[in-house]
Amino acid sequence: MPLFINRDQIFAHQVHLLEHKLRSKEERILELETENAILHLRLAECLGKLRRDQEEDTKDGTKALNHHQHEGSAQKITRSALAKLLPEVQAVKQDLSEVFAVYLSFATELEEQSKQLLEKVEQAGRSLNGHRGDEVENLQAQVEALQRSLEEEKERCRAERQRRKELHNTLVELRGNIRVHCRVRPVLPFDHVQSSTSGSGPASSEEVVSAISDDTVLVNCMKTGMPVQNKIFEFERVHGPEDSQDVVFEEVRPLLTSLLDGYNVCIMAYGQTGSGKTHTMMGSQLLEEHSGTQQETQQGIIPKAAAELFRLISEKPAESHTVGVSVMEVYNNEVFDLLARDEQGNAVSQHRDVITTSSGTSHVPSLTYEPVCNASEVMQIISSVLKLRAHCPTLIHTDSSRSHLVVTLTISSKSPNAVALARRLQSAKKDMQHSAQKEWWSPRCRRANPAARNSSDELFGSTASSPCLSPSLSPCPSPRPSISQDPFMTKLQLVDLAGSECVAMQEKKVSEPRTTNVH
Ligand SMILES: Nc1ncnc2c1ncn2[C@@H]1O[C@H](COP(=O)(O)OP(=O)(O)OP(=O)(O)O)[C@@H](O)[C@H]1O
Repeated sequence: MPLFINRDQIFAHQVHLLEHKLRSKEERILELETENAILHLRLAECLGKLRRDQEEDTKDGTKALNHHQHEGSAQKITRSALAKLLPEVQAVKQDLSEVFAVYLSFATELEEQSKQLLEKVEQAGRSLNGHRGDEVENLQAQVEALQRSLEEEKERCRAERQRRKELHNTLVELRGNIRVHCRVRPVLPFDHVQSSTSGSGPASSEEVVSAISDDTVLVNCMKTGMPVQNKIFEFERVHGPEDSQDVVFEEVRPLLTSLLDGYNVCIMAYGQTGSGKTHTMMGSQLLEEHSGTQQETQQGIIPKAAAELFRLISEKPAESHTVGVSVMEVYNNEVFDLLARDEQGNAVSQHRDVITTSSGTSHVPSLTYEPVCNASEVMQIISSVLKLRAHCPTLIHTDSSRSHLVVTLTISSKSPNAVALARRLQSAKKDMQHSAQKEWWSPRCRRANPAARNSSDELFGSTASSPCLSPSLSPCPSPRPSISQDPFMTKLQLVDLAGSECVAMQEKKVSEPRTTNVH
């Protein structure tokens, strides 16, 4: 580009010089032509005078001769002047034609060069456009290839996600729709007190239950006058005293994914009074030994599950899921709605009827459901009604819960996916087959189960009471499908059962009224 500018400048300068030269020559030609015209005028004047003189000379012979002579001399002068001017005019004309020739050749050359330059510019432009075009085409091709691979990756990701879901749910099914875990809590100060007051059983410092592996517990059965007998029980998972609330929750967490895939889930804690059911389900506020007043909340499965549920929902499209919470209590085979309110709007525990359908499922139709948007709302609601729950001190545990607490989170989804529905149908089919065989428990569960069915069985489906010594976790059987239901609902039931021990044997005062329940 700078090369073109220099050449242009040179050409422009030369043209300017030639134009200047041309103009001065033209001016000179004009001068000479004016001079020539004046001379022609003079000549005409002289010739006129001569004519007049000749006429007079005819009248006067002498005069005519003189005049002729005079005329002759004037003509001579004019001719000689003209003869002088002629070469000059010719020279100027010659110069002018030369200048024109130069100008013409230069103009031709300039035109030629301009043409060439223009061609070059056009060529450069064309090649530049062609280059750009190639580049753009290449880029477009690359973008298209990237878009294609992105689509492929998305598709693969979708397929993988689907596969992961299916595998996850298959895994959950393979592990058993009913699973029993056992948690052995550490020995606590009140165990020593209880042991010394009862006077029977092992020494206070002795552990009677120990987790010998992650699926086996050993129970040291000692009775006065009887030989020591060790019994071994197997579970899907055994948590030792050192296992934290987080470790216990990690075993439960995958069930929440299944919940959003269309499965109903029920987690219940079963065990004797003081074994740690409420601690496992709700959590405890432990007073830290070294920090004086500072309290540390050890969240149990219910708050952690609520948080995980809302975390999973947050990954779904906005407003695709809504959650409602209900809290009910089962006490002496009666169902009470802990979220019910009296006319003044005060929380009261209200008796509710249980309806059992012809298909054998039971539900509580007029149970109060509160819509919730996050885990803290769930926990606020639960904590606000816990005081209504029946409590009564036992020999083992001063704050013993004497009723079953059932917290239900009902998830309503507006975007059921076909796979979830298919799985629900598949599971329902399995359920029907299972119920036809009247075989609800795996042999493993049955082997470990020493107890009779709990009165709450019908409310939670056929999960029955867990056989664990400590809280157990078991998802309820898969739901009965309802294809026409839109939006579809799944339920997470979190149950803290009352102590499984013989009440008459364990309660301080069997006839003592419930301490906090108002009904
Ligand atoms: N794993 C544990 N680690 C530490 N403390 C525990 C653990 N499990 C239970 N506890 C403590 O033991 C006490 C009794 O536990 P919890 O109230 O959970 O028993 P429970 O089985 O619900 O009894 P009940 O059936 O009588 O209501 C509580 O003070 C609780 O903090």
